[in-house]
Amino acid sequence: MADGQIVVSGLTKLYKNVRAVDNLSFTVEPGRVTGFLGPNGAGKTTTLRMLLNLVKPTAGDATIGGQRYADLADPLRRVGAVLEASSAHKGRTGINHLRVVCAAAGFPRQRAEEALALVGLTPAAKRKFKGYSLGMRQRLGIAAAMLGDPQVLILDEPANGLDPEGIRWMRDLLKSLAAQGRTVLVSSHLLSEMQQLADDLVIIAAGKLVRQGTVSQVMDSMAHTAQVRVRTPQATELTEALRAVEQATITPNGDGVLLVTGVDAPTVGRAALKASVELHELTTERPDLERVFLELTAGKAAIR
Ligand SMILES: Nc1ncnc2c1ncn2[C@@H]1O[C@H](COP(=O)(O)OP(=O)(O)OP(=O)(O)O)[C@@H](O)[C@H]1O
Repeated sequence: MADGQIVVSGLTKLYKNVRAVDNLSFTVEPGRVTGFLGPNGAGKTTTLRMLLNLVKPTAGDATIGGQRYADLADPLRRVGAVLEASSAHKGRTGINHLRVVCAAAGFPRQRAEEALALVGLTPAAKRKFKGYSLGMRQRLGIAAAMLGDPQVLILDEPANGLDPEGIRWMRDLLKSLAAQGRTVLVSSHLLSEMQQLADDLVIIAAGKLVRQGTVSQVMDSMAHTAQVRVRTPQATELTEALRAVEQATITPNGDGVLLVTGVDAPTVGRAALKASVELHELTTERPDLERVFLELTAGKAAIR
C-alpha cells in the first residue's frame, strides 16, 4: 500500500491577514498511525480540509499516493475522512444512514453491515440517530468513512467527547487499521492520548511545522530537557560536587532528593563517585509528551 503515502508540500492558507497554514511540509506513511498535533488554532483542521480538497490552498499542495485528492479516480475508495462528529438524518437508524451513504457512493449494500460491525455498533443498528450518544455518533462517522474500505483514513479530533472506554476502543481500532497497512492520520490536542496511540508525530503551531518524527525521535529531540533524579543521604556533599560540574542546575526536592538538569545521569554518578557520596537512587526522568509539546509550542499558542 505504498500509494497510501501523504505528502504535504509548502502548503499555505491565508484568510485575509491570518496565515492559518504557513508553508507547511510533512509526510505521512502507510502502516502507521500519525498524530497531527497542535494547540487550538494551529491550523490542523485547515490542513486536513486542504488535503481533502474542501479548502483551496493559497500556495503549495498536498497529495495522497502522488495525486491531489481532486485528481483521485475513486476518492471514496481511497480515502475515508471523519472531520467532525458525524451528522445524519435524526430520524434515520444507524444502519439506514450507512445504506444511504453506500447507495450514493455506489458501494455494495452489505458494506453497511460490515462497517457497522467494525465499529461495534451492530447492537444499535436499528436505533435512531437522534438517540445516539456522542461516542456512538463518532463510531458511526468512522463506519461511514470505512464503507469504501479506504487505504487512507483521516480523522479530525476523533477522541473528542469520548469517555476513557471509548478512547481505548478508538485507539485499538486505529492501531489495527494501521497494522493492516493503512495510512492513519489523526489530529488531536490530547497529547497523552497521542503518546499512546501514534507511531509518528507531526507537531504544528501557528500554521508552521514545529517537529516531525517518530514519537521517540520527537521525545529524544527534547532529551536535553530531561532531568536526573538522584537521592542521597549526603545531599549537601553531592550538591557541592555537582556545583563543580559546568551546566548542572540543581534543585533540592526534599527527602535527600536532588533534581539535576543540564547533565546526564552518568555525569552525576561520576561526580558522586569522585566525592565518595553514597547514592540511593539515580534515574533519568524523560519529559512526557505534554511537557515536550508545551515547550515546543510555547509562545505560539496565542489565540489567533
Ligand atoms: N474560514 C475561515 N475564515 C477565516 N479564518 C479561518 C477560517 N478557518 C480557520 N480560520 C483561522 O485559521 C486558523 C487555524 O484554524 P484551524 O481551525 O485550522 O486550527 P486548528 O488547529 O484546527 O484549531 P482547533 O484545535 O481549535 O480546531 C485560526 O486562526 C482560525 O481562526
